[in-house]
Amino acid sequence: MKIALLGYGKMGKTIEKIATERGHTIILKVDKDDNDYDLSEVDVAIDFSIPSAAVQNITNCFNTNTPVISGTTGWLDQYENMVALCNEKKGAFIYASNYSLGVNLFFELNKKLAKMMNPLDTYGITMEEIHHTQKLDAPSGTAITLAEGIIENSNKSAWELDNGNANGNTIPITAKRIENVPGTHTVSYTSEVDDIEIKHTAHNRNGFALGAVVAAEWIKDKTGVFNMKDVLGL
Ligand SMILES: NC(=O)C1=CN([C@@H]2O[C@H](COP(=O)(O)OP(=O)(O)OC[C@H]3O[C@@H](n4cnc5c(N)ncnc54)[C@H](OP(=O)(O)O)[C@@H]3O)[C@@H](O)[C@H]2O)C=CC1
Ligand SMILES: O=C(O)C1=N[C@H](C(=O)O)C[C@H](O)C1
Repeated sequence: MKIALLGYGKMGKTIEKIATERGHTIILKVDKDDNDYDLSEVDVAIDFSIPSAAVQNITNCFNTNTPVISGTTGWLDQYENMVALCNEKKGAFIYASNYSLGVNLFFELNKKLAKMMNPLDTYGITMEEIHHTQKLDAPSGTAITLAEGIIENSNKSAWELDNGNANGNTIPITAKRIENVPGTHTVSYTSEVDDIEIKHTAHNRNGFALGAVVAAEWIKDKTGVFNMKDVLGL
């Protein structure tokens, strides 16, 4: 498969290594604010860029009929517009806040636990995400997906970045930035008598990158808007 990497930072470089090991060829690398790139020979584009560039990169893919996988976080207020554009252009698109198999299993576990905990009003809920210090967005896209999974399955109405004033209806998310941490997410339920915690710790970026390449292989000849549950059959 001929792949374009839209974003060639930490993730772009890890994806290059894994895609090459799986027999694919990287024929285009874009790493700056330059829209004048040629996607005509590309089978699938993989966007891991920056929040302010993702929408333009994805739009360029739809306009050239190039299937696109996006892992960039921090632009999700535009997601529905991208879905509409993909459908209008009959494109192929996957966005996931986290492409690793482990986190996608964790998403499902989180939803099941939220459903079980919902009637138990003796427990309060908090979330924590920890990432490296170069991360541009907070909370992480993964933390937002986890919070949305809880909201769908409980009487919580929203999430908020923890400012110490959360009321009982919202999920407070603490975002910590520590040198070299690839991504750690914890969901905690706390009562007077005990705590229940579920936690995912990424040891490196290989799981994210492998998931993105598997998603690219999966979407190559498809049309439509999909997610990682479709790819993984969860
Ligand atoms: N969904 C998932 O599984 C995962 C998602 N992510 C997300 O992926 C994104 C990238 O992460 P990461 O690789 O660690 O970040 P990096 O900062 O290492 O890489 C981003 C790269 O994009 C470049 N860039 C800037 N403008 C553009 C543009 N217009 N088009 C293409 N590239 C551009 C940046 O260049 P410059 O530095 O010069 O600005 C930088 O090299 C983040 O949003 C992160 O949250 C990360 C890991 C997993
Ligand atoms: O910026 C990162 O590094 C990561 N970003 C994603 C997110 O915002 O959830 C996924 C992963 O946690 C690493």
